[in-house]
Amino acid sequence: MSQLRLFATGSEAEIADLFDRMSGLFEDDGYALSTRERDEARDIWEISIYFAEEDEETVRKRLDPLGAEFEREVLPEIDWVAKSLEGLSPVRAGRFLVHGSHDRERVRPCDVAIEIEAGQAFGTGHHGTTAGCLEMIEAEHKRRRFVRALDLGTGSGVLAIAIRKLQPMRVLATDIDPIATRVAKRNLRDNAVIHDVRVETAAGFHAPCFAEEGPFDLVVANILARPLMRMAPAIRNHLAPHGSVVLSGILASQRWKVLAAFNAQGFAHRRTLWRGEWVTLLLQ
Ligand SMILES: C[S@@+](CC[C@H](N)C(=O)[O-])C[C@H]1O[C@@H](n2cnc3c(N)ncnc32)[C@H](O)[C@@H]1O
Repeated sequence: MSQLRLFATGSEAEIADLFDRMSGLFEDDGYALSTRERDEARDIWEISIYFAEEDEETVRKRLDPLGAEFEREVLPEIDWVAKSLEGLSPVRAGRFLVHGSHDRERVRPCDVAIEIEAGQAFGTGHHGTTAGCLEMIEAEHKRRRFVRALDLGTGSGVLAIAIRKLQPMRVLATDIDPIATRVAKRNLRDNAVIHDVRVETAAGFHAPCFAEEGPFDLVVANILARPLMRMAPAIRNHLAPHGSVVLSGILASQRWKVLAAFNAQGFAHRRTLWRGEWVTLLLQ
């Protein structure tokens, strides 16, 4: 059975609006949505929804009332075996080595090893945003000690595991996606840090766990530029005085917008790490 993509283009504001409305319509059913900037100079953005061919009628019925024009693409067949093997090679970021169970023997005595099986949640260390966060976390840990950390958008739990492995401390790890929180719990257990890490399914900051576990002196959030900008006031409200914030999921071209949103909340920029087209920011 083929996989399909329906996609629409428009200005950043139009696509942001479409994304909000499509998230409401599709997120609970597990359809994947993505947005990307196609042409910065001409303000052309694109939103896509991915699904199996047999769901096309259902998806189109839900999209019709939105009044947007969608183009159709049949996605190429992917060799999933080769693809999944690609995702299994160990990744080094600073002192961290993120690896699967089959690569345990490659861990060196000085490594901080994080064992993650490539699976249904984002965060095997291969993406520039995860690697950037790992590097930034290690650099911050060299500079100061933390007491309570928040990993917002934990995915596989990789960053929560990294933080907890650097020093004993409480960590709250949340994700909007219940599959991610299930995977994160399994990875935290496999890495023997589950007892110090509370995992919750929560969209943004709408759950009591944030007040119960916070304020945090370290917040890491590898999400996307737009939701991060929206959450800037909430991040500030849950941050302890002099706390550090590590942000990623931000394209280099979006860096200044994210900085502006956080500057407006009283944050100062401390450092940027560049990895390919992605940046990781440290704010205080
Ligand atoms: C790019 S992945 C990052 C995973 C992992 N932290 C890493 O660095 O590899 C982003 C994660 O954020 C979650 N997410 C997206 N929007 C969110 C929100 N508003 N609140 C909490 N989690 C969110 C997604 O479900 C996804 O698991």
